[in-house]
Amino acid sequence: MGIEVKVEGLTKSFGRQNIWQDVSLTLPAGEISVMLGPSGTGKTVFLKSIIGLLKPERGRVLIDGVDMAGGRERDIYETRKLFGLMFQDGALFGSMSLFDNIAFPLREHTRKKESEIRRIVMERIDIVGLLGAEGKLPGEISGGMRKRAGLARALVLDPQIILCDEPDSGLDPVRTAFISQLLVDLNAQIDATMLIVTHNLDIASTVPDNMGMLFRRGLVTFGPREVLLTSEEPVVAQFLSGSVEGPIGMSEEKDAATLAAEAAGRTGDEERPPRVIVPQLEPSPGLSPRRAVARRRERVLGMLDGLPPAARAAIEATYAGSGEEPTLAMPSAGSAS
Ligand SMILES: Nc1ncnc2c1ncn2[C@@H]1O[C@H](COP(=O)(O)OP(=O)(O)OP(=O)(O)O)[C@@H](O)[C@H]1O
Repeated sequence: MGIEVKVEGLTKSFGRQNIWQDVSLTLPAGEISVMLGPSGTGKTVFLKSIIGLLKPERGRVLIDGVDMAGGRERDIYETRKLFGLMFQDGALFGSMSLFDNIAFPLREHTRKKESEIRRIVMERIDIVGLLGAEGKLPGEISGGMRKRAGLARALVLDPQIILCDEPDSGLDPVRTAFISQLLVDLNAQIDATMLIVTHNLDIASTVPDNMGMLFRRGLVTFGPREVLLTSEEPVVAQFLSGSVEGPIGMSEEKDAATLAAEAAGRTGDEERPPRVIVPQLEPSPGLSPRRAVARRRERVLGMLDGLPPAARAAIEATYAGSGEEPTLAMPSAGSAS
C-alpha cells in the first residue's frame, strides 16, 4: 500500500521571490490527489520539494518518519526510492528505445539480471498499453504514447508514491481521457499514493479522491474532492468555470481596482450554469476495485462534521449509492468571499 505524505508549514522562496508559504496538507496513503493552480503558482516547485530536490526554507515533508525538506541526505536518498516520477514531457532519452528508457532505472539502481529486467519492463509496458511499441524511439511515437512510456518508467521500481506533473500537457481531449483512466487503473493495480499536478478540469473532476489549489502564494484549500468542487472561493469558482471573471488574471492575480470594475459591470442577473459533480472514474472492467475507496469512505465520513454544508451534502450523495449527481448552484465567480 502507498505511504502517507505529511506536509507541514512548508515555505519556499527563490531569492526574494516567495513562491508559497505555510503549506500544510496530508496526502492520504494510497489515495489519488490533484493539485490545481494557475500557471506559475509553484505546483512543480511543490512536487520537487516533496521529493527533496528543492529545499524549502521552513516546514517539513514527512514520509515514513523522514523529513524530505530538512532530514539527513542519506535518509532522503533512500526515501526517494519509494517515488515514481512522471514529468511533463515524459523526460525520455531520445536515442534509446522505449524498452531501454523504461529499463533505465532498473539498470541504474538495481543489480537485477537482464531476464528479470525484461520481465518487469514488459509487464509495465503492458500496464500502460504500449505492448508492441517497445522497440521504437521516443521520436517515432505520439506525445500520448511518450507520456505513457514515462509513466511505465515511473513504475519499474514499484513506487509507493507517484508524482505526475501535468500528465495531460500537449494531449488532445481523447488522449487526456485515456490518461485519466490509466491513472485510475494504475491506482487500482498498485494502490500507490498519487499526486497529480494539472490545469486540466476533466482530469481534476474525474480522477482524484482529494483536491487542492495553490494561489497567491498559499494553499487555498486541500481536502476531499467534494470540498473543492463545491467551494465558493472566488478563485476556485473561476478556475473550475474557466471564466475570465475573477481574481485570476492573464499574467498574475488581478488588482483590487480591476476586480471592483468587474463587480460594477455585473447586474447580478447573469445566468450561471449549475455546477455538476461528475462521478469519479471507476477502474476498467476486469480490474479489481481500488483499495483506497473503502479507506477513503471511512476517513471522509469521519470528518463530515467539520466540512461546509455543500461539501457535506455532496459527500453524503457520493456515499448514498443513489446514483444521482448532486447539482449545485454556481457561485458568482467574482463575488467577495
Ligand atoms: N530553480 C528555480 N530557480 C528560480 N526560480 C524558480 C526555479 N524553479 C521555479 N522557479 C519559479 O517558481 C515559480 C513557480 O514555478 P512552477 O514551475 O512551480 O509553477 P507551476 O505552477 O508549475 O506553473 P505551470 O502550471 O505553468 O507549469 C515561477 O515563477 C518560476 O520561475
